[in-house]
Amino acid sequence: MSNPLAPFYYSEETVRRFLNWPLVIEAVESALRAVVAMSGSTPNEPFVNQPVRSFTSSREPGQVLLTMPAFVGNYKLTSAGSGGDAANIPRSTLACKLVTSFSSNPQREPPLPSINANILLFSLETGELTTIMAGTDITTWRTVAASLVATKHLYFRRFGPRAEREREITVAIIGCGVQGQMHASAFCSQFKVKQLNLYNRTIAKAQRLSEQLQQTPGFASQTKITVCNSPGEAVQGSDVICVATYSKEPLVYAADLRPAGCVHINAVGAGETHYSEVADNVYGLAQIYVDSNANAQSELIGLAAPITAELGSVIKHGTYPAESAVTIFQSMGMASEDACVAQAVQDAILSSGRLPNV
Ligand SMILES: NC(=O)C1=CN([C@@H]2O[C@H](COP(=O)(O)OP(=O)(O)OC[C@H]3O[C@@H](n4cnc5c(N)ncnc54)[C@H](OP(=O)(O)O)[C@@H]3O)[C@@H](O)[C@H]2O)C=CC1
Ligand SMILES: O=C([O-])C1=[NH+]CCC1
Repeated sequence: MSNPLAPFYYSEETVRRFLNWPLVIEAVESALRAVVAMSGSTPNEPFVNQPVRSFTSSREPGQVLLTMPAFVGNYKLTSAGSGGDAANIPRSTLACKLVTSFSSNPQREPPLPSINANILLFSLETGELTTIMAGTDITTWRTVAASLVATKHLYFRRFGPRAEREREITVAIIGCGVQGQMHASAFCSQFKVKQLNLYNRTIAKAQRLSEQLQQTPGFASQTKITVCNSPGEAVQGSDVICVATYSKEPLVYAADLRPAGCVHINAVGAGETHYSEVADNVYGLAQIYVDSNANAQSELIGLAAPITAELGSVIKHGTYPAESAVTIFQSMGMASEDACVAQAVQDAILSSGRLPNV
């Protein structure tokens, strides 16, 4: 029978209380693995039906609405207590994220985030809309989680199974907006970052981030932070580079990368195209990994070099790059990531006994 109170609504404030790295990373890794198998490949294996998302332009350039539907079947969430089910029972989720990207929002008074999202969850029995979940923070967390997972499998695992816990790295953050800020704090909390290079077009924002990080309780005291005057300065000597801006011009050039290679780049931002932040000469020498081949076919038209593989296939098969490789994780963002994280958050909320609509 239909629930007369549906759809339930979970606000950004409620969602925020239940977001944590083990929950989000597990859900994102589930989505990345599941997307490798499309519908019907192997019975009982996780799989994803994820039609290409739509982009609807609004009045001005830089204003766009994306509709992102996904069905994720037979996947497991195991983080007992933090979301997911401890019994490890396969589950399925039908969801659609509606997200706007209005790049001039931070210049408004008062400033607003560029990205604003809501995630809709549907009943698998009746197709009814059961839940509307604020999805702005989920979008930030799941995108950062995808970069963390990519860095673990495409960079650290070149050096052995425990390298992500043992190896010290220098990280460059290019763009200190919402994405850049969370990339900076998450990389420092999840990996051993000895040097953090911050660059932002408006330098005051990079300086503010540096101060905030140093004042954060528990911030890794072994991390030295440098605010850089150019993207090239931030990139030089870095092992891992995260670039998340709206720039239509390249910010990361081959001449600035370490000559010996052994570099990993998380290319997160989306200006006019998803690959505008990294120069063609970097794509030309790199191995390029994507979250979804199907999305890449429609969104990475004109990319300067061929795609090596989906990240999920590297996770599944352990086909790690060579130590000296330059790798790029071209992160577009997937509806299936949003679906799995929203499901895990809803599970965590419900198992906490918290009532919806409050
Ligand atoms: N791959 C994915 O899954 C996702 C990707 N994104 C993308 O990530 C990017 C960042 O998003 P978010 O952090 O939320 O946005 P914010 O608006 O919070 O930050 C934007 C950043 O880009 C910088 N920037 C804008 N234009 C330029 C330019 N021409 N040259 C250099 N820097 C520039 C801004 O610098 P300044 O402070 O000087 O203005 C700011 O640091 C966007 O492209 C967004 O679409 C977002 C969500 C998911
Ligand atoms: O996946 C996503 O949510 C987005 N990718 C680019 C803008 C928003």
